[in-house]
Amino acid sequence: MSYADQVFIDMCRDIIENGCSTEGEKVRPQWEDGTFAYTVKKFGVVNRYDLTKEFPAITLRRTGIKSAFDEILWIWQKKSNNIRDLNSHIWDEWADGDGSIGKAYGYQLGVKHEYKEGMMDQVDRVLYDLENNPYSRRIMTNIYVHQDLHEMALYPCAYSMTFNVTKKPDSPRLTLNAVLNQRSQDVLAANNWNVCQYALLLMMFAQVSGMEAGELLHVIADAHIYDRHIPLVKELISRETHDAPVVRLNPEIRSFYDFTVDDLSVENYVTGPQIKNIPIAV
Ligand SMILES: Nc1nc(=O)c2c([nH]1)NC[C@@H]1CN(c3ccc(C(=O)N[C@@H](CCC(=O)O)C(=O)O)cc3)CN21
Ligand SMILES: O=c1ccn([C@H]2C[C@H](O)[C@@H](COP(=O)(O)O)O2)c(=O)[nH]1
Repeated sequence: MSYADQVFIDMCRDIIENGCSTEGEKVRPQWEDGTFAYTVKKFGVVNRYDLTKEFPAITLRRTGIKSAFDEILWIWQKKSNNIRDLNSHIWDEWADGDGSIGKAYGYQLGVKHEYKEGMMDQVDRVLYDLENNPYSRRIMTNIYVHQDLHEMALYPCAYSMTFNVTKKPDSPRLTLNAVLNQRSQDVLAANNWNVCQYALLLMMFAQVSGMEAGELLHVIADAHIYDRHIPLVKELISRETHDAPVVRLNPEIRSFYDFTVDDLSVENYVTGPQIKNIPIAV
Protein backbone atom coordinates (compact mmCIF):
# COMPACT_ATOMS: atom_id res chain seq x y z
CA MET A 1 0.00 0.00 0.00
CA SER A 2 1.33 3.48 -0.80
CA TYR A 3 1.63 5.87 2.12
CA ALA A 4 -0.89 8.15 0.34
CA ASP A 5 -3.39 5.25 0.18
CA GLN A 6 -3.17 4.88 3.96
CA VAL A 7 -3.69 8.60 4.53
CA PHE A 8 -6.58 8.70 2.04
CA ILE A 9 -8.36 5.67 3.50
CA ASP A 10 -8.02 6.96 7.09
CA MET A 11 -9.26 10.42 6.09
CA CYS A 12 -12.29 9.08 4.20
CA ARG A 13 -13.24 6.73 7.06
CA ASP A 14 -12.95 9.57 9.55
CA ILE A 15 -15.13 11.88 7.42
CA ILE A 16 -17.81 9.21 6.86
CA GLU A 17 -17.85 7.98 10.49
CA ASN A 18 -17.29 11.23 12.39
CA GLY A 19 -18.10 14.02 9.93
CA CYS A 20 -21.02 16.43 10.03
CA SER A 21 -23.67 16.56 7.31
CA THR A 22 -24.80 19.76 5.55
CA GLU A 23 -28.05 18.08 4.37
CA GLY A 24 -30.93 20.57 4.38
CA GLU A 25 -28.65 23.54 5.16
CA LYS A 26 -28.06 26.51 2.87
CA VAL A 27 -25.25 25.40 0.51
CA ARG A 28 -23.85 26.91 -2.72
CA PRO A 29 -22.95 24.05 -5.12
CA GLN A 30 -25.45 22.12 -7.22
CA TRP A 31 -25.47 18.96 -9.30
CA GLU A 32 -25.98 19.14 -13.04
CA ASP A 33 -29.72 18.46 -12.57
CA GLY A 34 -30.08 21.50 -10.29
CA THR A 35 -30.41 19.69 -6.94
CA PHE A 36 -28.22 20.95 -4.10
CA ALA A 37 -24.94 19.13 -3.55
CA TYR A 38 -24.70 18.40 0.19
CA THR A 39 -21.61 16.99 1.87
CA VAL A 40 -20.35 15.10 4.89
CA LYS A 41 -17.39 17.09 6.16
CA LYS A 42 -14.61 17.31 8.72
CA PHE A 43 -13.09 20.56 9.84
CA GLY A 44 -9.31 20.75 10.04
CA VAL A 45 -7.76 17.75 8.31
CA VAL A 46 -3.95 17.83 8.32
CA ASN A 47 -1.92 15.35 6.25
CA ARG A 48 1.89 15.11 5.99
CA TYR A 49 3.77 13.52 3.09
CA ASP A 50 7.53 12.87 3.11
CA LEU A 51 8.70 13.14 -0.49
CA THR A 52 12.13 11.72 0.38
CA LYS A 53 10.38 8.39 1.04
CA GLU A 54 7.92 8.05 -1.89
CA PHE A 55 5.70 10.01 -4.24
CA PRO A 56 2.28 10.66 -2.60
CA ALA A 57 -0.01 9.08 -5.22
CA ILE A 58 -2.89 6.81 -4.24
CA THR A 59 -3.17 3.46 -6.02
CA LEU A 60 -6.82 2.71 -5.18
CA ARG A 61 -7.62 4.38 -8.51
CA ARG A 62 -5.42 6.18 -10.98
CA THR A 63 -4.69 9.84 -10.31
CA GLY A 64 -4.09 11.61 -13.63
CA ILE A 65 -0.60 12.68 -12.58
CA LYS A 66 0.25 14.03 -16.05
CA SER A 67 -2.99 16.08 -16.25
CA ALA A 68 -2.47 17.28 -12.69
CA PHE A 69 1.08 18.36 -13.65
CA ASP A 70 -0.30 20.14 -16.72
CA GLU A 71 -2.76 22.07 -14.52
CA ILE A 72 -0.06 23.09 -12.02
CA LEU A 73 2.10 24.36 -14.92
CA TRP A 74 -0.96 26.23 -16.23
CA ILE A 75 -1.38 28.02 -12.90
CA TRP A 76 2.19 28.48 -11.64
CA GLN A 77 4.32 28.61 -14.78
CA LYS A 78 2.06 29.88 -17.56
CA LYS A 79 0.18 31.97 -14.97
CA SER A 80 -2.85 31.62 -17.21
CA ASN A 81 -6.52 31.93 -16.35
CA ASN A 82 -7.68 30.77 -19.77
CA ILE A 83 -8.76 27.17 -20.37
CA ARG A 84 -7.37 27.36 -23.92
CA ASP A 85 -3.89 27.09 -22.34
CA LEU A 86 -4.91 23.95 -20.41
CA ASN A 87 -4.88 20.48 -21.98
CA SER A 88 -7.65 18.93 -19.80
CA HIS A 89 -11.32 19.92 -19.60
CA ILE A 90 -11.66 20.06 -15.82
CA TRP A 91 -12.23 23.84 -15.74
CA ASP A 92 -14.66 24.04 -18.70
CA GLU A 93 -17.77 24.52 -16.52
CA TRP A 94 -16.27 27.61 -14.86
CA ALA A 95 -15.00 29.40 -17.98
CA ASP A 96 -16.76 32.22 -19.84
CA GLY A 97 -17.24 32.45 -23.62
CA ASP A 98 -13.63 33.57 -24.08
CA GLY A 99 -12.27 30.69 -21.98
CA SER A 100 -11.44 32.84 -18.95
CA ILE A 101 -12.03 31.78 -15.32
CA GLY A 102 -11.62 35.40 -14.22
CA LYS A 103 -9.03 36.83 -11.83
CA ALA A 104 -8.39 33.44 -10.20
CA TYR A 105 -5.39 31.10 -9.81
CA GLY A 106 -2.85 31.81 -12.60
CA TYR A 107 -4.03 35.40 -13.00
CA GLN A 108 -3.10 36.21 -9.38
CA LEU A 109 0.29 34.50 -9.62
CA GLY A 110 1.15 36.69 -12.63
CA VAL A 111 0.35 40.02 -10.93
CA LYS A 112 3.56 41.96 -10.25
CA HIS A 113 4.08 43.57 -6.86
CA GLU A 114 6.63 46.11 -5.68
CA TYR A 115 9.41 44.81 -3.41
CA LYS A 116 12.65 46.42 -2.24
CA GLU A 117 14.43 44.39 -4.95
CA GLY A 118 12.04 45.58 -7.68
CA MET A 119 8.82 44.46 -9.35
CA MET A 120 8.13 40.70 -9.16
CA ASP A 121 5.15 38.37 -9.23
CA GLN A 122 4.61 35.91 -6.37
CA VAL A 123 6.24 32.97 -8.19
CA ASP A 124 9.39 34.90 -9.03
CA ARG A 125 9.49 36.26 -5.47
CA VAL A 126 9.59 32.66 -4.14
CA LEU A 127 12.28 31.61 -6.64
CA TYR A 128 14.33 34.73 -5.78
CA ASP A 129 14.16 34.04 -2.04
CA LEU A 130 14.97 30.34 -2.42
CA GLU A 131 18.12 31.37 -4.26
CA ASN A 132 19.15 34.40 -2.23
CA ASN A 133 17.60 33.99 1.19
CA PRO A 134 16.66 30.33 1.74
CA TYR A 135 16.36 30.62 5.52
CA SER A 136 13.79 33.40 5.24
CA ARG A 137 10.54 32.66 7.05
CA ARG A 138 8.67 34.90 4.63
CA ILE A 139 8.64 32.68 1.53
CA MET A 140 4.96 32.31 0.72
CA THR A 141 2.25 32.88 -1.85
CA ASN A 142 -1.40 33.80 -1.37
CA ILE A 143 -3.95 33.98 -4.16
CA TYR A 144 -7.01 34.59 -1.97
CA VAL A 145 -7.20 38.24 -2.96
CA HIS A 146 -10.35 39.74 -1.47
CA GLN A 147 -10.56 42.76 -3.73
CA ASP A 148 -10.72 40.49 -6.81
CA LEU A 149 -13.02 37.74 -5.50
CA HIS A 150 -16.05 39.20 -7.28
CA GLU A 151 -14.25 38.65 -10.61
CA MET A 152 -13.41 34.96 -10.00
CA ALA A 153 -15.59 32.17 -11.44
CA LEU A 154 -14.71 30.05 -8.37
CA TYR A 155 -12.85 31.28 -5.29
CA PRO A 156 -9.40 29.66 -4.95
CA CYS A 157 -9.54 26.42 -2.92
CA ALA A 158 -5.83 25.62 -2.61
CA TYR A 159 -4.84 29.23 -1.96
CA SER A 160 -1.49 29.45 -0.22
CA MET A 161 1.92 27.81 -0.18
CA THR A 162 4.46 28.53 2.56
CA PHE A 163 7.98 27.29 1.79
CA ASN A 164 10.45 26.43 4.54
CA VAL A 165 14.04 25.26 4.21
CA THR A 166 15.75 22.83 6.59
CA LYS A 167 19.14 21.10 6.67
CA LYS A 168 19.96 17.49 7.49
CA PRO A 169 23.16 17.09 9.59
CA ASP A 170 25.19 15.18 7.00
CA SER A 171 23.64 16.26 3.73
CA PRO A 172 25.34 18.83 1.50
CA ARG A 173 21.96 19.84 0.05
CA LEU A 174 19.27 21.86 1.78
CA THR A 175 15.77 20.43 2.04
CA LEU A 176 12.73 22.33 0.74
CA ASN A 177 9.44 21.74 2.59
CA ALA A 178 6.05 23.39 2.14
CA VAL A 179 2.66 23.91 3.73
CA LEU A 180 -0.29 23.88 1.33
CA ASN A 181 -3.27 25.69 2.78
CA GLN A 182 -6.60 24.70 1.32
CA ARG A 183 -9.92 26.15 2.49
CA SER A 184 -12.15 23.58 0.76
CA GLN A 185 -11.49 20.07 -0.58
CA ASP A 186 -13.66 17.78 -2.71
CA VAL A 187 -12.03 14.62 -1.35
CA LEU A 188 -13.04 12.17 -4.07
CA ALA A 189 -12.55 14.36 -7.15
CA ALA A 190 -9.51 16.35 -6.17
CA ASN A 191 -7.73 15.37 -2.94
CA ASN A 192 -5.03 13.21 -4.45
CA TRP A 193 -5.06 15.36 -7.56
CA ASN A 194 -4.13 18.42 -5.45
CA VAL A 195 -1.61 16.47 -3.34
CA CYS A 196 0.22 15.18 -6.44
CA GLN A 197 0.17 18.66 -7.98
CA TYR A 198 1.73 20.43 -5.03
CA ALA A 199 4.22 17.59 -4.49
CA LEU A 200 5.33 18.15 -8.09
CA LEU A 201 5.52 21.91 -7.56
CA LEU A 202 7.70 21.33 -4.49
CA MET A 203 9.91 18.95 -6.51
CA MET A 204 10.29 21.51 -9.32
CA PHE A 205 11.14 24.37 -6.97
CA ALA A 206 13.59 22.17 -5.03
CA GLN A 207 15.32 21.03 -8.21
CA VAL A 208 15.83 24.48 -9.71
CA SER A 209 17.06 25.77 -6.33
CA GLY A 210 19.59 22.92 -5.89
CA MET A 211 17.65 21.47 -2.95
CA GLU A 212 16.04 18.16 -2.06
CA ALA A 213 12.20 17.99 -1.86
CA GLY A 214 11.24 17.22 1.75
CA GLU A 215 7.84 17.30 3.41
CA LEU A 216 4.51 18.54 2.08
CA LEU A 217 2.08 19.46 4.83
CA HIS A 218 -1.51 19.69 3.55
CA VAL A 219 -3.84 21.67 5.79
CA ILE A 220 -7.51 21.44 4.80
CA ALA A 221 -10.12 23.57 6.57
CA ASP A 222 -13.23 21.85 5.09
CA ALA A 223 -12.54 18.30 3.86
CA HIS A 224 -15.80 17.01 2.37
CA ILE A 225 -17.34 14.09 0.54
CA TYR A 226 -20.35 15.03 -1.61
CA ASP A 227 -23.56 13.04 -1.03
CA ARG A 228 -23.45 11.39 -4.48
CA HIS A 229 -19.79 10.42 -3.87
CA ILE A 230 -20.35 8.52 -0.60
CA PRO A 231 -21.09 5.11 -2.17
CA LEU A 232 -18.22 5.60 -4.63
CA VAL A 233 -15.80 6.40 -1.80
CA LYS A 234 -16.98 3.41 0.27
CA GLU A 235 -16.26 1.09 -2.64
CA LEU A 236 -12.96 2.84 -3.44
CA ILE A 237 -11.45 2.49 0.04
CA SER A 238 -12.32 -1.21 0.19
CA ARG A 239 -10.09 -1.99 -2.80
CA GLU A 240 -6.70 -3.65 -2.79
CA THR A 241 -3.71 -1.32 -2.89
CA HIS A 242 -0.25 -1.32 -4.45
CA ASP A 243 3.15 0.29 -3.91
CA ALA A 244 3.61 3.97 -4.76
CA PRO A 245 4.72 4.76 -8.33
CA VAL A 246 8.16 6.14 -9.10
CA VAL A 247 7.72 9.73 -10.24
CA ARG A 248 10.67 11.72 -11.54
CA LEU A 249 11.35 15.07 -13.16
CA ASN A 250 13.95 15.48 -15.91
CA PRO A 251 17.05 16.27 -13.80
CA GLU A 252 18.54 18.41 -16.56
CA ILE A 253 16.00 21.21 -16.17
CA ARG A 254 17.60 24.17 -14.36
CA SER A 255 14.94 26.87 -14.77
CA PHE A 256 11.37 26.54 -13.48
CA TYR A 257 10.09 28.05 -16.74
CA ASP A 258 11.67 25.29 -18.84
CA PHE A 259 9.59 22.39 -17.44
CA THR A 260 7.06 20.86 -19.84
CA VAL A 261 4.72 17.88 -19.37
CA ASP A 262 7.32 15.74 -21.17
CA ASP A 263 9.76 16.30 -18.29
CA LEU A 264 7.61 14.17 -15.97
CA SER A 265 8.01 10.41 -15.86
CA VAL A 266 5.64 8.08 -14.02
CA GLU A 267 6.76 4.46 -13.67
CA ASN A 268 5.34 1.36 -12.00
CA TYR A 269 1.96 2.96 -11.38
CA VAL A 270 -0.25 -0.04 -10.72
CA THR A 271 -3.78 0.98 -9.69
CA GLY A 272 -7.34 -0.18 -9.27
CA PRO A 273 -9.83 0.62 -12.05
CA GLN A 274 -10.83 4.22 -12.76
CA ILE A 275 -14.20 5.40 -11.46
CA LYS A 276 -15.76 6.63 -14.67
CA ASN A 277 -17.68 9.92 -14.83
CA ILE A 278 -17.42 11.10 -11.22
CA PRO A 279 -20.17 13.74 -10.97
CA ILE A 280 -18.70 17.18 -10.21
CA ALA A 281 -20.72 19.67 -8.17
CA VAL A 282 -20.73 23.10 -9.80
N1 LIG B 1 -16.91 20.28 -6.91
C1 LIG B 1 -15.70 20.56 -7.41
N2 LIG B 1 -14.70 19.70 -7.16
C2 LIG B 1 -13.46 19.96 -7.65
O1 LIG B 1 -12.56 19.13 -7.41
C3 LIG B 1 -13.24 21.16 -8.39
C4 LIG B 1 -14.31 22.02 -8.63
N3 LIG B 1 -15.53 21.70 -8.13
N4 LIG B 1 -14.16 23.14 -9.39
C5 LIG B 1 -12.93 23.47 -10.02
C6 LIG B 1 -11.91 22.43 -10.03
C7 LIG B 1 -11.89 21.45 -11.14
N5 LIG B 1 -11.26 20.31 -10.50
C8 LIG B 1 -11.32 19.02 -10.98
C9 LIG B 1 -12.40 18.63 -11.72
C10 LIG B 1 -12.46 17.35 -12.24
C11 LIG B 1 -11.43 16.48 -12.00
C12 LIG B 1 -11.52 15.13 -12.63
O2 LIG B 1 -12.54 14.73 -13.14
N6 LIG B 1 -10.47 14.37 -12.66
C13 LIG B 1 -10.45 13.08 -13.29
C14 LIG B 1 -9.24 12.94 -14.17
C15 LIG B 1 -9.16 13.97 -15.21
C16 LIG B 1 -7.92 13.81 -16.09
O3 LIG B 1 -7.04 12.96 -15.81
O4 LIG B 1 -7.84 14.55 -17.09
C17 LIG B 1 -10.42 12.00 -12.23
O5 LIG B 1 -10.71 10.84 -12.56
O6 LIG B 1 -10.10 12.33 -11.08
C18 LIG B 1 -10.33 16.87 -11.25
C19 LIG B 1 -10.28 18.15 -10.73
C20 LIG B 1 -10.96 20.60 -9.15
N7 LIG B 1 -11.98 21.55 -8.88
O1 LIG C 1 -8.22 22.55 -6.60
C1 LIG C 1 -9.40 22.39 -6.19
C2 LIG C 1 -10.44 23.20 -6.64
C3 LIG C 1 -11.69 22.99 -6.16
N1 LIG C 1 -11.95 22.03 -5.24
C4 LIG C 1 -13.35 21.84 -4.77
C5 LIG C 1 -13.64 22.08 -3.32
C6 LIG C 1 -15.15 22.36 -3.34
O2 LIG C 1 -15.86 21.12 -3.39
C7 LIG C 1 -15.35 23.09 -4.65
C8 LIG C 1 -15.40 24.60 -4.47
O3 LIG C 1 -16.57 25.00 -3.82
P1 LIG C 1 -16.58 26.16 -2.69
O4 LIG C 1 -18.03 26.31 -2.34
O5 LIG C 1 -16.02 27.40 -3.31
O6 LIG C 1 -15.76 25.67 -1.53
O7 LIG C 1 -14.23 22.74 -5.45
C9 LIG C 1 -10.94 21.20 -4.80
O8 LIG C 1 -11.14 20.28 -3.99
N2 LIG C 1 -9.68 21.42 -5.28
